[in-house]
Amino acid sequence: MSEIHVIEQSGEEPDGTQNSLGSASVLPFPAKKGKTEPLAPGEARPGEWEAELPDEQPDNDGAVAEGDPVDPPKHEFPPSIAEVIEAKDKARRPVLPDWLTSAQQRAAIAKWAAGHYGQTTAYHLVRTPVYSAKLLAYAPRGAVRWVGATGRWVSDAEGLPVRLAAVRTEDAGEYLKLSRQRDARVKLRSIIATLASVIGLGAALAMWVLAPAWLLTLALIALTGALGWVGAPADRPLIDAAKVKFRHRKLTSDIVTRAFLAAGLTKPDQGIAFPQPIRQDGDGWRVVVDLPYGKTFSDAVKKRDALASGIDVAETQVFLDRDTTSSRRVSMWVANRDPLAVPTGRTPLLGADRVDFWKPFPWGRDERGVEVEISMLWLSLLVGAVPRQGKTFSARTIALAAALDPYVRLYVFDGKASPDWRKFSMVAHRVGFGTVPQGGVDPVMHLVNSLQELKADVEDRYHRLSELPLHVCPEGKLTPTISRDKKYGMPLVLFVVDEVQEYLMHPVHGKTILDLLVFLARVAPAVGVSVMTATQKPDDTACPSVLRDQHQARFALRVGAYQVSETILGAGSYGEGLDASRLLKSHKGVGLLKGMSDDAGIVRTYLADGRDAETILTRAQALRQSEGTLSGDAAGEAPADAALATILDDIAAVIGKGETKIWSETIVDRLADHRPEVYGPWAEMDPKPKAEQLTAALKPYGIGTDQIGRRIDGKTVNKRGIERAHIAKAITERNKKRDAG
Ligand SMILES: Nc1ncnc2c1ncn2[C@@H]1O[C@H](COP(=O)(O)OP(=O)(O)OP(=O)(O)O)[C@@H](O)[C@H]1O
Repeated sequence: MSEIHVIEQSGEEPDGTQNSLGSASVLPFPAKKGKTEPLAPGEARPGEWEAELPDEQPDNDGAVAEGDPVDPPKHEFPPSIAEVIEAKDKARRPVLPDWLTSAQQRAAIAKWAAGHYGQTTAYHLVRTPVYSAKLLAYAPRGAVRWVGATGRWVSDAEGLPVRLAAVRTEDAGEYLKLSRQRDARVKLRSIIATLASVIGLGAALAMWVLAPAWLLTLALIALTGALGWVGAPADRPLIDAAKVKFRHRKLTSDIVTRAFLAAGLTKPDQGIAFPQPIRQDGDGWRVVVDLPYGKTFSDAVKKRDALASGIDVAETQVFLDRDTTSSRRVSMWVANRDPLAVPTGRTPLLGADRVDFWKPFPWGRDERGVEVEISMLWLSLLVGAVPRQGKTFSARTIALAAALDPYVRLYVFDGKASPDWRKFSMVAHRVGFGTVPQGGVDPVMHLVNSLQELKADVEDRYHRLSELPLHVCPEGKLTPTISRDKKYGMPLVLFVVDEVQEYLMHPVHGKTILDLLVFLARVAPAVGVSVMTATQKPDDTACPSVLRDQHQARFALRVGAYQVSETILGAGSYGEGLDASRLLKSHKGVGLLKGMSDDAGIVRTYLADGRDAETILTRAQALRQSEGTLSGDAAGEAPADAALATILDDIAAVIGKGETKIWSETIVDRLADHRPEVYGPWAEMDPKPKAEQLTAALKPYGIGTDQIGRRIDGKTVNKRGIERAHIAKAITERNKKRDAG
């Protein structure tokens, strides 16, 4: 235990205070300036005390002198068995290299080999005519060379220099021996050459007369090829080297150290440590580095460009991952080529008969080609990017997966009315395109109604789930069984709003839509209703932070600046190494995913183009028809009556007991008090649009302009006022319709 005790303030140094690290004594606080009265022994002034650490004081002899080692002794306690085992476990190297044991690595290598050798073969195949022409041109010279070489062989030309040397030294004995050997050799070789010529000529004649044309052609090609090969000049190779060299580089510790030095992350006298050997990882290299003390992963993230330059690769080839064991440890993957520009291919959904939306489904691949599976359960997702980067396509692949689960209810609204989402009307419970009314349907009003419908449903789900018997709903949460049982009416829901800013900036309904979306994104995921919004304008005006912040998961494709990336991915994402502004234009469908799981990272989404989407949606529609789950707009059912009806019910609720007629202005104001989240914005409108708003909302119920008492700017437009009787009649009719439906 530490002990604090009072010491006497005296003019002398307390014992052991000089370099007294051993006793860890703390000097008394300096006394106040001015004259100090001497103290009686045992007395102390307030605040003048000394803390001693630790309890057990080594005697003064044990005090640490300058230069003494201060590290604790290395093996003070024997390590436990568990520690030894853990250390050994960490140090053990795998028996087989990664690429042999991991199917993904094997696939990456096989892919590389197929690509490399395929390309080399294609390169030479394309150049076959050039090679043929060269062989033909060199063939005559080849023939001459061949005849000459044969002549030299028969005449034993290789022995000539030795014989000439014997002549020069006038060694008669040696010369005679060599001459005899030469005569015997020439005789034998002449016989062989004559025989070979006779047989060769005979075979050639027989072939000329008897062989089929193809065999003759083949033989001629082979002969010309062989002669051409022999006749080719030695300094100019007949076959070009395939000039398709990939810039593969072996990453060595020297290169890595150079890069970290160049990036200013270490100094020559500090260096960096390599806690693990550099190894090949997929189509690249994995290197783990310990920075000098005091440098952090965030420092390395800021220097990514410089690191890439130090390794001499493009910045898109360098990926930094945080290592949870130490903030100075950086795990770096250096790709052999820009992996984000390599398309991932078509979505596997094309080959899927159906999807279980309760389970993760494949959405794309990461930078190393490892498949990324995502789940939309219990969360909302925000997708953001500049136009034409794949925002819609990536969001649509998720909606397509949902479509292939017949028990998922889809709501699809697209603020831009692009063709991308149109085919979802085959399966979606509610759909709306753009903001302009068409065919008697106002998509904005339809969105508001759908949101209100869903809001009521979500509130209801909370009640119903808590009331379900324990054996059905043991944890008070939605389960796959409950969600698929039609009697509970609580299917999983995916609410998609693409180009959400178009709706949020709507002059009349923008605020209502915002409030409802905020509610759903915040509250609904817990009862199986997920919201997915996509926008090209994630700024505060177009897509306020009050909505953005409700999304637990974020996906940012390429954006213009790191600030925008932070806006989409959330504050602090840049410091974690997530910066979507670094993505290139060529990185279509590639984005940074955060919040879907504990890990954040890159996803190269699978591609589903318009035709693929139609194929999948046709299958999804058939699936829903056979399961009897096609509903709402897709089934041709009337629009969200229940939600529209709330206006009738709400008006009925705000008409006082004794009132029979009431001005529209008054109604709107009362409605705003009654349900501010829905009617608040109406009340803030100018008198004219305020009156029009109510008129438009009541029109579907057969309540015409002449039945609505309007007073605009104090001037009465219609004297009758809105009548309780009209509202009551409309409600009766609505109920009749609903019961019949
Ligand atoms: N995963 C992908 N793989 C390859 N190409 C893709 C991928 N996703 C999208 N693209 C390409 O990018 C183009 C733009 O995609 P998309 O329409 O989704 O962009 P957007 O960001 O929604 O654009 P806008 O805001 O203009 O609607 C597509 O036409 C497609 O060719």
